[in-house]
Amino acid sequence: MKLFDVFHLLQTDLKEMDHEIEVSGLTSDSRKVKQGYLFIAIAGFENDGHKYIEEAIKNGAIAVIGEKRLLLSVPYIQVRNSRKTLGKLASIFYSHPSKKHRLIGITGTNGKTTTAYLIHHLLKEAGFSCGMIGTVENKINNHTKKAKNTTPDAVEIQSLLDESMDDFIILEISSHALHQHRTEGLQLDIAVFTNLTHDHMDYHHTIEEYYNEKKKIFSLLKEEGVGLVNIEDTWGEKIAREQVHHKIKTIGTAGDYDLQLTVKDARYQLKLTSVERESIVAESPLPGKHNLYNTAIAIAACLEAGISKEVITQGLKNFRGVPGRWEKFHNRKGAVFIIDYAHTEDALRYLLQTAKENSAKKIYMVFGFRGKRDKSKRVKMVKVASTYCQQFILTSDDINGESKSVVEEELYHLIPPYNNGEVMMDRTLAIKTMWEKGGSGDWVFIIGKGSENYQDIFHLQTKNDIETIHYLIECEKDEGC
Ligand SMILES: CC(=O)N[C@H]1[C@@H](OP(=O)(O)OP(=O)(O)OC[C@H]2O[C@@H](n3ccc(=O)[nH]c3=O)[C@H](O)[C@@H]2O)O[C@H](CO)[C@@H](O)[C@@H]1O[C@H](C)C(=O)N[C@@H](C)C(=O)N[C@H](CCC(=O)O)C(=O)O
Ligand SMILES: Nc1ncnc2c1ncn2[C@@H]1O[C@H](COP(=O)(O)OP(=O)(O)OP(=O)(O)O)[C@@H](O)[C@H]1O
Repeated sequence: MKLFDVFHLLQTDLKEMDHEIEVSGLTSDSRKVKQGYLFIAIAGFENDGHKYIEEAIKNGAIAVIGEKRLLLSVPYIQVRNSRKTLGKLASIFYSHPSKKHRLIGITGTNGKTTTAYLIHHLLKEAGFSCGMIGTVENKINNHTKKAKNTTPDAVEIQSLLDESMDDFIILEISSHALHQHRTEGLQLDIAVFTNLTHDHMDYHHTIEEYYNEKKKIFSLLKEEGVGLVNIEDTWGEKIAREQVHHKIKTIGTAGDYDLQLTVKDARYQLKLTSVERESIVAESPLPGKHNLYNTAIAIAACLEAGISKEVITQGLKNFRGVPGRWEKFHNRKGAVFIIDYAHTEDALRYLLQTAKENSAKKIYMVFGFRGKRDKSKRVKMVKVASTYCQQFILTSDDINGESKSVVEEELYHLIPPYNNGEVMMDRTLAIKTMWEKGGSGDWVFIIGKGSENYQDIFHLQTKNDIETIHYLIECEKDEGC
């Protein structure tokens, strides 16, 4: 990308500029700037990138873009929205790599990762190479890379798409990413909406604001692209109705569906029937009604991608699950332990109802809350836990820079209306307590972190919930620890 073209695109002409100067890279992080880079200053949530312009120049930036009126030693362009400009330029810099692939974008409060894994698996079963960008990991050309955000920043997305030789790429698209223009320049073949429930009110403030960001996913659709919407969700119904400029296919058990979802039996066999009366019968490989919806929409996406019904039904049978979602273990007494990433009231309810449907005797739960995130959902989550559980323990999650004592105090404040809850800050000891308590036929949920590593070192010195459970299983073999 030539620097002159950047200026031209942003309608700023520098008459004396050498037309041949190449931009060697672009970033909004001064610490990543190298010789020949373009630095885009972003006024962020924690920091102001404009403060780091001098550092960026020292590191080799040959030009800067920002939102303030500034006079610099290198060419500078003032724009109205740095994040949007970064997104646009990132796509241009990498020569619009989204055109090389078929892209499937997934948004929704819950179910993005699960649906992404299901689609990824089925596309691979059909013989396609398939990349994935999301919360747990980024998979490109069959290699796994660490993921920092659910949706990376615009430069990372475009660079991953550029690097990828995969036929398909599945992207989890968060509302934060849509709001912050991380998705600028993406051209989706399929856009999936799973659901919208209470979350992220620390960021979006109202559910309507949150909804308005989520629905932007459809503006990323190619002209011939298709939106798939779960209308079992009331916000899904609204979103589908509002998309007059795009081809939308709705999935639901009743109402204005294009694909009718029928639940065949309690073990979650499902049937999807199109208006043309074509149908597919398949088994959801993961338990719970929530996973039935995830499976249904994943099937719809795969049908849209041209995968045969036979490959889909067969492929679902070999699905190995999703890291940190509904991972099941047993203690010696026969209690079921589920490690899961649930962190909304809605997700908790689905989990607990699934335990009930499976005739759980007593239900127990261990969970906490991520620091500096939506606090308004906590009361609702604790209420659900108290309603369904014999006993629950509130414990540490990732405190995310908050003070430990403040977090602890907040947990204690949540307990008083209920007599079946307690606080135990050491997460591993909280899990151990429930491990020892769970008897035959009981179900114990350890939720909120899934496969994510702890930020703290706890008493058992394990790295994450899965390791803690393995530790406890080994202890049982050795007759106690
Ligand atoms: C609140 C929020 O969303 N922040 C995101 C945002 O950060 P920001 O741009 O505001 O960054 P900032 O720290 O204020 O810094 C401002 C600018 O100064 C620059 N800087 C800073 C320091 C320095 O020395 N030099 C420098 O140039 C920074 O690079 C940045 O460009 O843009 C960054 C790049 O895209 C994101 O990584 C970052 O996500 C943070 C880490 C985060 O935790 N975000 C969460 C809330 C989030 O995005 N979550 C969703 C998933 C939600 C879900 O569904 O569960 C996600 O997509 O991950
Ligand atoms: N369709 C669904 N509806 C409600 N809850 C769900 C659904 N699918 C999954 N869940 C619950 O939400 C948890 C997180 O699921 P998943 O990781 O698939 O969602 P996500 O949208 O990717 O979440 P995040 O954005 O936080 O990573 C699961 O562990 C499960 O408890």
